Amino acid sequence: MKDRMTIEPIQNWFPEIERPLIISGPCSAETEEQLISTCQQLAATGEVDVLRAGIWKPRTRPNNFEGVGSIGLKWLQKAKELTGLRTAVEVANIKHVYEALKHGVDILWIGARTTVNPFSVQEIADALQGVDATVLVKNPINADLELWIGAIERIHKAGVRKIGAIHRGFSKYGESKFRNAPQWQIPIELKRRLPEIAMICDPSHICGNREMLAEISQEAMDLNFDGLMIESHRTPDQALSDAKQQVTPDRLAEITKGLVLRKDKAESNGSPSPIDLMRSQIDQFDSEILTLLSSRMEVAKNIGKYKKENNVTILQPERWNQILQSSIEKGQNKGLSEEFIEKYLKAVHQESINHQNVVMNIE
Ligand SMILES: O=C(O)C(=O)C[C@]1(C(=O)O)C=C[C@@H](O)C=C1
Repeated sequence: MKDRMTIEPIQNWFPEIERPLIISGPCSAETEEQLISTCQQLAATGEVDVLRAGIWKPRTRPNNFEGVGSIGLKWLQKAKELTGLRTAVEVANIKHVYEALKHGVDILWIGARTTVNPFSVQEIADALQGVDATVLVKNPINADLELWIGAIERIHKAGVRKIGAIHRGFSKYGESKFRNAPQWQIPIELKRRLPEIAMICDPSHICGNREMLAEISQEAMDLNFDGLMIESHRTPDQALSDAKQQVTPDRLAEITKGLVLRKDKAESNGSPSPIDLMRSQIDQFDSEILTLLSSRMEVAKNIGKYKKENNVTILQPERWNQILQSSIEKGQNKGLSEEFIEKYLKAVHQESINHQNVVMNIE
């Protein structure tokens, strides 16, 4: 019940725009000339619905280019007049909100580093009280769905109804092919909890490079995202921020034109369609798996009783490791990924420990 919000579906925001909503523009506004020419090139492709530009840039470390500030809003406003396209900027505090609204910005977005901080989100929400704004909330940098939903709730409580979420991936430690790991299960769960919310994917920040943008954009479309935010620059290699992940307007258009858009539901002509039959097979398998899991837990409880009588610890690292290793091997031979088997077995093992804990210490 906590999650119930009245959110305006994206189709009503800008009725003339077809799915997917494409937001593009430079990571940062650098000069008037750079911003306007990039925006004009984007408009000329006919592929872009909304122009974006970073005005205030929160960087990981100081002494990097931190954005041109409010002057950039004037340039963006000019780009809007010249192209007839809508505009979007990131806001991180009350001043940003007022300045952006003053300059006719159509969409405000809250960045990942701001979403993590409820004080900052609340400040933005307070500034938006009573304003008919359109706000997109990026996921927090850490993989915390509740924090993401909390930020959306704060904006909603201020009366904003045109709210969307931007998935830009999650920080991770160590080597990975992504700049920010997509962890798709998190936006999928967000959509399950807030079915009306517009979902925009930001492949630029997920990939951190140009090469994977098309693949991640397609993946987002196949997961039924409503739009994409992709950074572009007239000369990406010379960009003052995030050069590696920006593409030229022409490349942006190639990516968007190459997207395969699919229907959100399989059509049914009344009688059970092939997909209905396959879904009942899935239901049957899921029910058998649950029955097997429940039988496995009964055995674990009996082991728990035995351990209690013989004063043996619940955790048996050697046995556990043996189960894990042999199941990974067996599972891989059956076409299941190591990542999945590990996650699945760890959950089963924990459930088994919980049952044994009840048998040994509570019952
Ligand atoms: O083999 C045991 O001792 C069990 O209790 C079973 C089980 C399991 O569920 O697989 C549970 C806990 C142990 O750490 C190892 C394995």
